[in-house]
Amino acid sequence: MSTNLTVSRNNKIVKTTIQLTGSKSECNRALVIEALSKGKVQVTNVSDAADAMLLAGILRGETQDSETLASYNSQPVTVNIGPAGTAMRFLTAYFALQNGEVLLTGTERMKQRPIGILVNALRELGANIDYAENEGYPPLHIKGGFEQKTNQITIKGDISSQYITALLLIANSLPQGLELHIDGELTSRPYVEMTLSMLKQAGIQHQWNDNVISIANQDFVETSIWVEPDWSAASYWYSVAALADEAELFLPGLTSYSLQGDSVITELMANFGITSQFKDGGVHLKKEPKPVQRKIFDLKSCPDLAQTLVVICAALGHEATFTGLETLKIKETDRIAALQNELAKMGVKLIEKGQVYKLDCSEKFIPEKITIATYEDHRMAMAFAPLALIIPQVEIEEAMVVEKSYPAFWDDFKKAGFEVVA
Ligand SMILES: O=C(O)C1=C[C@@H](OP(=O)(O)O)[C@@H](O)[C@H](O)C1
Ligand SMILES: C=C(OP(=O)(O)O)C(=O)O
Repeated sequence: MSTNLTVSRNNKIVKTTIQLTGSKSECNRALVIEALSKGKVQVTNVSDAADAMLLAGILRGETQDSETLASYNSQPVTVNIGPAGTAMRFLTAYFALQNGEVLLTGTERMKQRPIGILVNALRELGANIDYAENEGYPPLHIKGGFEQKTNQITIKGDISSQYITALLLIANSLPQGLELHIDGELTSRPYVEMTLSMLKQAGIQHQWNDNVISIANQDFVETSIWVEPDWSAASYWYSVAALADEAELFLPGLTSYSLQGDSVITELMANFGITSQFKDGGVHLKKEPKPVQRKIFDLKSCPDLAQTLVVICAALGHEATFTGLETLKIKETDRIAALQNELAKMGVKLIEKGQVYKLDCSEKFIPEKITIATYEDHRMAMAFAPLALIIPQVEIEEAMVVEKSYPAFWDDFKKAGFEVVA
């Protein structure tokens, strides 16, 4: 993981076709549904994202850990989920339901990403979960298999939607089902909608009235779930298009009726003159230069697009205001601090005023070379790499961090005509 890569490019005309890997989010859900369905549901087009591959290994019995898991009953087996936050949250609920004992752990950063809201909800249901180190954070000691005490749970909605998805994914397997009351505003709402849509594909019905989602105990049906290419990954190609002089890109497999909320990138980037045309079984991006008018972007429903969008605006000197960024501080890194540090290297400030963030480009400059730290965050690497269209040399530290969600990122960058050297 210690490779730095330097990205550069001579011309600013980008024309290529990029086949993106499967969505990390869709794949993570599909894998949990597959595991809970006991053979009824099968996942196709499994994502290459390292996080999804790791989860697949654990749930499908393809890793050593899982071989041990199959035979565990008396002593806890350690399951290390690395930096995969979504998988950490989903597995917490999953293992609470399975018989046997597990110590669920991850990277040092994972041990700083809060999970108490989910653990409390599972404990209320009857689950046996203890904190192995710090209260409220992984690693978790889970003694699986429990008698359900209640089917009514209230959970905070504004910290992470992943807690809610984790509970919804096991809801139909609970003997009494689940009635989930969401307290406060629901953040990252499209991810909860994605969960419910995918459960529906697998035969699981739900009701969602106001802030209450109910799922009765019911069986999965036989089906196959196809994972769509990753729209969050597509966002970096929208960024390339926005910073190029001319761009014509084709991303096969993406549809306008995606389950992924990040497909909103098509609307967001229309503001920057990037058109998205759905034909030939994918999306065609084209740049039609126009002045950017939109000044305010609310990203509460699509937090994973935040870095992409903030960096595009900084690169273009577009002094936009951003809201809905509250959850960024507990992701792979504190993404607000990471953005502030790295944008400062080109004189751009991201100023926090309560819940509103404003870009100040008044002292922006274009250096000959910029070196971007990535903070173990794949999205830092991928959001800053397109700067090579305006800065002669962009060095990305620890560049293989992209593997978390988009392992072919650098190969695709080369394919698109960027020079990428170690
Ligand atoms: O459920 C999911 O697949 C995800 C939900 C989002 O997290 P939050 O709900 O914590 O914002 C998102 O940032 C993450 O990358 C994937
Ligand atoms: C936040 C992310 O992932 P996770 O929470 O699954 O680590 C992400 O991919 O941007």
